[in-house]
Amino acid sequence: MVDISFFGNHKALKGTLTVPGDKSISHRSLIFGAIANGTTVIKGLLRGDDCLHTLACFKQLGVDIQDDGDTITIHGNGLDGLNESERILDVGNSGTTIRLLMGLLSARPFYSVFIGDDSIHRRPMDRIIKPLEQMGGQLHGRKNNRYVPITVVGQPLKPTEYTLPVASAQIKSAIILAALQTKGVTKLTEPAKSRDHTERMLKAFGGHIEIEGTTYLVEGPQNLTGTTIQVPGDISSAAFFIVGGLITPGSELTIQSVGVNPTRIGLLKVLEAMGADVTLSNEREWNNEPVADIIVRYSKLKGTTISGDLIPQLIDEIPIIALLATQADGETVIKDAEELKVKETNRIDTTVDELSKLGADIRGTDDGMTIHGHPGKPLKGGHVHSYGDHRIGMMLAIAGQLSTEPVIVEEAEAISVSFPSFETKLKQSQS
Ligand SMILES: O=C(O)C1=C[C@@H](OP(=O)(O)O)[C@@H](O)[C@H](O)C1
Ligand SMILES: C=C(OP(=O)(O)O)C(=O)O
Repeated sequence: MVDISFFGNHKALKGTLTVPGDKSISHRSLIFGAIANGTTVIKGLLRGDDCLHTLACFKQLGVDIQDDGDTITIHGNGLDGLNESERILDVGNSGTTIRLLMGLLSARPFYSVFIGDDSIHRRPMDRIIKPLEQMGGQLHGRKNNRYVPITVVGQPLKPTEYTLPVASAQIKSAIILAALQTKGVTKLTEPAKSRDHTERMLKAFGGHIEIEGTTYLVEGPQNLTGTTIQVPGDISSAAFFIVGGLITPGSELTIQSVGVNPTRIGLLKVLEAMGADVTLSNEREWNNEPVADIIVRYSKLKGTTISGDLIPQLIDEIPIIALLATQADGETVIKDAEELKVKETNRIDTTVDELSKLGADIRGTDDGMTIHGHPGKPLKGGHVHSYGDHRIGMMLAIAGQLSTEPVIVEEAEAISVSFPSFETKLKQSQS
C-alpha cells in the first residue's frame, strides 16, 4: 500500500498534454482483435492494470499477442482461436474484463473460471449471469450466482429478447458478445443509452448490429476481420485535468486527442450548464469514434442538477464532478446515480466521506449526493483514503490543488488501474 502526497499549492495548470488511451475502447480492441480473423494492430492502447489483465486473459486463452512496447499486434484465428485456459483467469480490479469475457466465453466450448481482487469479489455478477442463463448459458457464482469466483461451462446458446434492468454498457456488451456466436437474432433494450463503443467497434471489425434508439438487434453467427485501431485519449482520465484547470486560478490547458463519443460527454454538458470555459477544437474521427482537443480555462462556476439519462454519460466522472461542485456558487444535486454503489467502491460513500474530511460541504443521498459550493474557499489537507479505487484516488489528488496542506492519498497505487502516468503529468502541468 503506497501513500502519495499531493500538494498543488494553488499552482495554475498550464500547457498541452495527452492522456492515456480510453479504457473502454482499449478493452474492446483486445477482445475484437482476439476473436477476429487476421491481424489487428492497436495503437495507443491504455497500459493500465485493467487492460493489462484483459491482455493477459487472452494470452492464457491461447491468442497470439505481440507487444513491442508501442503497438500491440494480435494474430487472430477467429473464435476458434480461443482455447481453454489451464489456469484461472484473474481480472484484477476490472469489472469490464470479467463481465465482457463472461459473455464471450459463455458460448465457447470449454470451461473457464474467473477471480479478481477484493473489490471484484464484492461487485454484482448476477446482472450478467441472468441474461446469459436466459440464452441457455451455464454460469455459476458464489452466493446464489451473484459473486466471483465465477465458473463458465461454455456451450451453444439460443437467441433471446432481454430488457436490461439498468443502462449498462457492460451488460449490453456481454450479451452482444454472446449473441455474435449464437444462431438467430438476439434483441436487447436498455432503459437509457449507455456507452456504445462495442457497437462502433463491431462495425470497424466488419460486424453488424441494428440499432433503433435503445434497442439493439444482433444476428449471429458473425465472422469478424482484423483491422487497425487507434485508441483516443480517455475523457474519463482527461476529466481530472479538466476539473483541475477549472478550479485553479490562472489555469489554461489543452488536452489533445480525447474521445468525445456522444455517449461519454455528459461531463461536457454539465460543464456548459455550470458556465465553464471549455471548448473543443480539431474535431475528427478514429475508427468510428469522434475525437477532439479540449481547451480548458479557469472559470467561475454555478451549481447545477445532474440526473436521469445524463447519468450513464458521466457515471465514472461523478467523484470529480463532486469536487468541482465544491467550488461552484450554490447547490449541485446529483440524483438517479444508484449505480455508483456497485463500482470499485461505493462511490457515493467514498466521495462524500473523503471530501468531508477535507472540509467540503457535501451530503450523501440514497441515489447520489448534494454539494454546497463555496467558491474560493480552500480545502483542508491531511490523510484521505482511495479505498483502492483509482477514480477516488485521482479526485483526492486534484483536491490537493486547493488545499492548505498536502493531501496524502492512501492506497494511491490504485491510480495505475486507468492512468499510470497521472502523478507525472499533474506535476508537469503545475506551473
Ligand atoms: O463498458 C465499459 O467499458 C464500462 C461501462 C461502465 O460500467 P457499467 O456498464 O456497469 O455502467 C463504466 O462505469 C465502466 O468504467 C466501463
Ligand atoms: C467502473 C469502472 O471500471 P470497471 O467497471 O471496468 O471496473 C471505472 O473505471 O470507473
